[in-house]
This record gives sequence, C-alpha cells and structure tokens, in this order.
Amino acid sequence: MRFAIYLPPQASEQEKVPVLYWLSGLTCTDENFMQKAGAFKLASELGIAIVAPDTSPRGDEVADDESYDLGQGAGFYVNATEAPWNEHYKMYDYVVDELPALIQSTFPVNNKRAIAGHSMGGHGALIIALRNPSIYSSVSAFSPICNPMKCSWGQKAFTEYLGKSKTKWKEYDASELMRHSKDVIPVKVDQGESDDFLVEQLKPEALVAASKHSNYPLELNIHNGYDHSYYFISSFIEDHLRFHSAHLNR
Ligand SMILES: N[C@@H](CCC(=O)N[C@@H](CS)C(=O)NCC(=O)O)C(=O)O
Repeated sequence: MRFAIYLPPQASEQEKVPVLYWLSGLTCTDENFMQKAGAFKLASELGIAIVAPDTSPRGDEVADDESYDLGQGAGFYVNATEAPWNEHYKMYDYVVDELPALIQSTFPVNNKRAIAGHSMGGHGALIIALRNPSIYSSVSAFSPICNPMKCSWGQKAFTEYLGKSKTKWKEYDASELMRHSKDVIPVKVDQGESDDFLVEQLKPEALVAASKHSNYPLELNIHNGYDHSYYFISSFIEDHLRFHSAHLNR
C-alpha cells in the first residue's frame, strides 16, 4: 500500500502533531488530494499532519475490474467478504487500524485523529467516524456518497465486495449508521449544487433524514454553482481544516 503524508513544520519529537486522514474518491490514488486540494499552507499554520492513503490495494496480483467504479481505485473502504476481493480488499481495517499504527510508530504525531474525504472517500470518512466515535474527534466530507445502499455505485460495489445480504451493507452506509448512532461527534458536509452525481449517487437528503431521526447534529452546506471536482474541494478545504483543528486541539 502507498500513502502520502504532509508533515507541518511544528512536527518534532518535542511537539507531536494531530493527524487528519483524507480519503479520496473513485479513480484516485494517494496523490490527487496532495496535488490539487491546496491544503498545506493552512495545515502548516494550524500544525496538522495530513495522511492520504490510496483508494484500494494495488498490483498485478490484486483482483481488478475494467470499470472505474469497482476494483483497483474503488475500494469503498469496506472489508470485502466475497471472492475474489476478500484476499486483499480490507480498506476499512487498513484505514482504521493498520495505517494509523504505522503512522504513529514512524512519524512525530500524537494520537489525536480526524477524518475527511471526497465522494467515495466522503462515504468512507463518514462510516469510519460514525463507527468509531471515540477514536476520531471530528469528520467532514465533500460530496459524499451518503446512502450507498440506495445508489448504483454503492449497490454494485457492495454486491461484489459484501455479497447480497443487506445486513452487512448497513454496516457501511452512513445514513443507516447515523440513523442509529448514539455517540455524537461533529460532522460537517459540503455539497455542490451543480454536481452531476448529486441526485443519482450522492443523496445528501438521506443523511439529513437520518440526522433528524436520531437527533444527530449535522452541518450540511449546499453551494450554488459548484461541481464534483477538486476545484470545489480547494475552494472550501480551509473551512474543513479549521473545523478539524478546533476539535483536534480541544
Ligand atoms: N467517471 C468519472 C468519475 C470519477 C470521478 O469523478 N472521480 C472523482 C472522485 S468520485 C475524482 O476525484 N477524480 C480525480 C480528480 O479529479 O483528481 C471519471 O472517471 O472521471
């Protein structure tokens, strides 16, 4: 597995810094966010490290599919149970356990963690934080897939990776998880209104309904004229960094 890390100038053995994990979307690698988001200037001021994993396992020995929304580049942050995917596709465990253990034993970081992501990675960030509210101080997402059980990207991936049983799917659906969540952490979501994937794939209205059902506090901002691209992310990444910084440094 490849990952990218940004370390702010404050980071040293004397001053260990908190970490924001960033999960990218379909077709991305560990590089997209690092090259396009424009996050480092403010991260250096706030003293936050940023770790961006790849979006799936990779390699000639690793199962793949011709389509862009399944296989390599499309791990969906689940632990696959179905062949051939279950041999390598354990992105949930990788992001929650294996990668943070490696980061903490290798770099001058403390154990404070936040998580954010975009699209498929927004889905990943939300489900990981909602399932582990004691580990993450806050979660944010740009244009997340809010209800993967009810959209074609999610249904295709979950059928392949998890099989047909919807019980397993619910463990990886942010709207299902929020509907039944009791332990609350701060959640911030930004969504562009001119995003071509908004209606068919992203469905923020499902997350809003879940938050109302369980009284889960949700900050959702809809932005007129913004699309699904990294131009949208780079326009609002500073808001997300300040949001996480406020909770990481509590
Ligand atoms: N079919 C589209 C969907 C892929 C897509 O929009 N990917 C988003 C995440 S869902 C992305 O971040 N692409 C990479 C980039 O813009 O750097 C494509 O292949 O371009």
